[in-house]
Amino acid sequence: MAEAKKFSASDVLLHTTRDDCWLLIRGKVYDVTKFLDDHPGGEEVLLQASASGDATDAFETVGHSSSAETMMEGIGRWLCGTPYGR
Ligand code: HEM
Repeated sequence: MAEAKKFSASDVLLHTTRDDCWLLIRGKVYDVTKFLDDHPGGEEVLLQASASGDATDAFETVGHSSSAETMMEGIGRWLCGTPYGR
């Protein structure tokens, strides 16, 4: 098992660019860098949500479908601070 890591909103703020973009949603950190091009809502909103520190409200406000939720779980992420394998 990889060593557990904990991330905070301020860690996410170090990853807010097209080349390196993380989102904090519902307490989990998602690396959406490779997803930016594929997001149906466009990359700009993801970059803005990333830069806001916590993207939970933005994600919820859109009223994403259940398939979006499933897609989110398939994206590289850190669950409760445990890094996924890249
Ligand atoms: C990893 C996180 C996310 C995933 C997997 C995701 C996925 C999707 C998917 C599949 C859609 C198509 C509609 C649907 O199925 O609901 C969508 C639409 C959209 N998303 Fe996201 N999304 C994510 C995060 C966000 C965030 C943080 C925002 C910030 C506001 C956002 C804004 C939008 C908008 C505005 C649309 C509507 C596009 C349109 O219909 O014109 N999404 N997203």
